[in-house]
Amino acid sequence: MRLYQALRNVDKFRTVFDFGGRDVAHWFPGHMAKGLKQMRANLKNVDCIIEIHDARIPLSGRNPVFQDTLNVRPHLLILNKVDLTDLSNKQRILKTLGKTGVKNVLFTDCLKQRDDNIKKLVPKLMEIIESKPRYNREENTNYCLMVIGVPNVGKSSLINSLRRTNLKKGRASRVGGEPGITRAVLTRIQVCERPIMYLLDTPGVLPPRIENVETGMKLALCGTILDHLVGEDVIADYLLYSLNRLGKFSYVEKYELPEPSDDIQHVLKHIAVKLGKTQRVKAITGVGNITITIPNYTAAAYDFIRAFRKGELGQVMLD
Ligand SMILES: Nc1nc2c(ncn2[C@@H]2O[C@H](COP(=O)(O)OP(=O)(O)OP(=O)(O)O)[C@@H](O)[C@H]2O)c(=O)[nH]1
Repeated sequence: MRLYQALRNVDKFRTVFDFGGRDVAHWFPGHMAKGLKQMRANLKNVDCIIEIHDARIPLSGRNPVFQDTLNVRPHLLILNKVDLTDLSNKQRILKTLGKTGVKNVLFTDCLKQRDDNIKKLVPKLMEIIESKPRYNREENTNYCLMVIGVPNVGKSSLINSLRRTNLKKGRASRVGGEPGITRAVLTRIQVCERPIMYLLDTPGVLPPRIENVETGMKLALCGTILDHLVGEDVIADYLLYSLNRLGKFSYVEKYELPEPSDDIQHVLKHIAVKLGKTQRVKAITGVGNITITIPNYTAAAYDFIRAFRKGELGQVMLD
C-alpha cells in the first residue's frame, strides 16, 4: 500500500537538487593538509597502502592525492560501512573503480564482531605485497602498512577490528563519531602476529576531493564534513531528495508520515511532532500575548540525519 502511494508520488519528486549557489571552499579546515606531509615522509617505511572509504560513496570524495601516492606502493581500497550501503550496485561500482586502475577492493563492516572480509584482509595484503618488489624493505621480515582515508570513514575502527580478529586484542585506536578525531601523530600498531604486521595510524585528516557541491553534500551526509559547516537543514533536505530519488521510503513508516513527501519542512514538522521536539514560544498578537507551540526544525533535521547514518532509513548507495 505504502509503496503504491510512493509510486503514485514519483512524478512529484525533485529530479535535481537546488544547491542554491553554495560554496564548498570553507567546508574543510586548513589543518587537514598537514597529514599529507607526514604520510609522504613515512612512505619509505611502508609495504602497502590501505585506502579506506565509505561504501555509501565509493566513487565520490576520494582524494586524488591518494592516487599519486598509490603509484609508489601497492594499494588496497577498503570500502567500509558495508552494512549501511546497498550492495545491489556492487558490480557497477567495481567496474567503475577498475576503469580508474583500482583493482584490489574489499568491502568491510568494522563494527561486526566477526567480519569475514576482515579475516581475509591479511592474506589479501600478503598477496598484494608479494606481487610487487619491496625495494628498500626486501630484507625485512615484518610488514608495515599505512591506512589513509578522508575523515570518519572508519580508519581507527579498521585497526581495532584487525587487532580483534588477528591478535584477539581490544582497542588500540580511538574511535569517534565526528570527523577528524584521530589527531595524534603517526603511531605504529601491531595488527598481526604471523606474519608480523604493523599499521601506521595516520591522523586521517586529509581533505576529501570535493569536485562539486553534490559531492560535498554526499560527504556531509556520510559524516565526513562537520555538520555545522554545511548546515543540518540543507543536509536533511539533500537526504530527503536522495531517499526519494532512490525509492527508499522507509522514512515514511519510521516517522509515521501519511505518504512520501519531497517537502523538507513538511517532513521535519512531522518528525518534530512525533519525537516531541517542539518549543513553546510567546507571540505578540493584536489581542495580547499568546503561547504557541512550534516544531524544532533543527532537532528534527539532526534526528533524520542521525537515523540515516545509523542505517535506520535502509541501506543506501549515494553514488
Ligand atoms: N555502521 C558502521 N559504522 C562504522 C563502521 N566502521 C566505523 N564506523 C563508525 O564510524 C565512525 C567513525 O569511525 P572511526 O574509526 O573513528 O573513523 P576514522 O576514519 O578513524 O575517523 P577520523 O579519526 O575522523 O579520521 C564511528 O562512529 C564508528 O563507530 C562500519 O563498518 N559500519
